[in-house]
Amino acid sequence: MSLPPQFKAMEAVFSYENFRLAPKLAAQAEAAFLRPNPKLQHALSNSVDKGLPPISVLPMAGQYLSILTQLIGAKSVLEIGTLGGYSSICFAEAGARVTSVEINPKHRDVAIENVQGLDVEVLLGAALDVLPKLLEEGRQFDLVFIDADFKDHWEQFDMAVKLTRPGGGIFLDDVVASMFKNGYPGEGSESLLTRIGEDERVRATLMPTVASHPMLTTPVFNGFIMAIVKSH
Ligand SMILES: C[S@@+](CC[C@H](N)C(=O)[O-])C[C@H]1O[C@@H](n2cnc3c(N)ncnc32)[C@H](O)[C@@H]1O
Repeated sequence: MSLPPQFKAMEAVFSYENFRLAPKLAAQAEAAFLRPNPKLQHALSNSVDKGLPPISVLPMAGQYLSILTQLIGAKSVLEIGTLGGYSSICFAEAGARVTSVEINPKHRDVAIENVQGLDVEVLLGAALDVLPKLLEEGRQFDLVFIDADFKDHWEQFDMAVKLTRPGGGIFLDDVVASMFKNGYPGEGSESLLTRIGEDERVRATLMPTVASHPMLTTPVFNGFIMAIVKSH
């Protein structure tokens, strides 16, 4: 199909080839936007030293979470998936009290070392065991960040809705990656997108991302869902 002249000029702008440049662009943005942060740098190096996998949010994503926390004035954040506490630090340094849930005792221990001095509590256990207890206690959060295993995404999202105050937000990470885990789900089939789309308790959007991960040779097509809770 030939493009009209005004789109022709944009071909270079939207070329697929540009995706290959995502790692370079990400490096440029990191150099431009990020300031030295001793707490985050220590969390990363201590996590490597203690043998944790390098799967914390990327620095630019951490900065995004920090900005989001400040934008919505979140004073309480529930995080599912602590690892070494990198994203917990991003939320806490942005002014929120963080409750983070982690299934792996070793990760929990390293996280506790890394978040020292910040308002972060790390609860040990599987999310679907711990979250009902928080609900029983009547806990409510301004923001919930889901960043654990893919397989329970829907169940974790459902619990997150109940634990978020009306008007608060839910950030569900790695949605695109999880959808492609077993191949393209295909149009018309039930998926996390259709389930959340039919959920009258929330209004949601999918934000696709192209990022580069230092451990992977190709740019990563991923994306997150951001939802606002209307009611429970
Ligand atoms: C991607 S990492 C989290 C990264 C962290 N949010 C950060 O950016 O620094 C996922 C973590 O979730 C934990 N996890 C996996 N399944 C879980 C579950 N069902 N409940 C709680 N934590 C879980 C893993 O042990 C791992 O530490």
